[in-house]
Amino acid sequence: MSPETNVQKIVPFEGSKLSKKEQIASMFDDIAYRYDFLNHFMSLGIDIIWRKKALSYLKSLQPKKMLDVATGTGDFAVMAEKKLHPESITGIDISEGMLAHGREKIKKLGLDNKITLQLGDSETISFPDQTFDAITVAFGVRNFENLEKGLSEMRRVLKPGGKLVILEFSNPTVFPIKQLYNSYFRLIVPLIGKFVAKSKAAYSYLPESVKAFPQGEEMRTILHNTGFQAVTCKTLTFGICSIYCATR
Ligand SMILES: C[S@@+](CC[C@H](N)C(=O)[O-])C[C@H]1O[C@@H](n2cnc3c(N)ncnc32)[C@H](O)[C@@H]1O
Repeated sequence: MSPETNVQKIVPFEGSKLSKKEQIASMFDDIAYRYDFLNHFMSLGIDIIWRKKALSYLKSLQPKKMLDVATGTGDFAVMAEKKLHPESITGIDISEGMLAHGREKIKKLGLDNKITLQLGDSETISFPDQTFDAITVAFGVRNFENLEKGLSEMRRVLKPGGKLVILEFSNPTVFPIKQLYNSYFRLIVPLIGKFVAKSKAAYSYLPESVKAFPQGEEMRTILHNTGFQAVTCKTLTFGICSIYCATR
């Protein structure tokens, strides 16, 4: 079984009759109210450093029109606005609950004239071909029902020469980080999820999906096969996270 097929089989609610996409949307609707807090708490704030590093890959491009796919509560879109100052950023996501929290946050920050969050699926993006200068996805691609469909849709709406930046968890391979990380991710994270977000399923799904998700060379090959060029992969913090950068 290929890694892509493998990760497609990992779902939050084993035995549910809902599709993976429906389960994912419902899971994120449920945890939306705690998502931002848990994100920074569980990563000890390191995700902010990872996000900054990922956006630095777009600095020289100076994108004017940006799309943030699987935007969730809009954290990456907000940081992109601050760091890159594009003319506009559109964030799309399949979870209305996550988007509602994001819209509130963006309004409070006075960024609602720059950032628009709307319901949208990465696998059927509702924008014409070659619309965006840059596309970002943070911790989103791992959740797609069909990874390759999502990637080719992103390529379709990118302008020629436009860049895609993906930030995603990966599995560290070095002793003792691998062992420490596995214990933390498999034992502690689901417990925190259970008590703080009242969802053990969401935070058990997290380590399982990370384990099954293609990474490094494998992910580079998938991006390449989807038609992207100049695909690079940079691992961060002992391989806990990876940044993939690709050009249309
Ligand atoms: C872990 S959250 C990441 C949110 C945000 N990007 C961040 O950095 O915090 C993953 C998000 O992916 C969204 N998602 C999953 N599959 C999607 C799809 N096919 N299209 C759009 N969004 C999707 C989920 O609804 C969820 O909000």
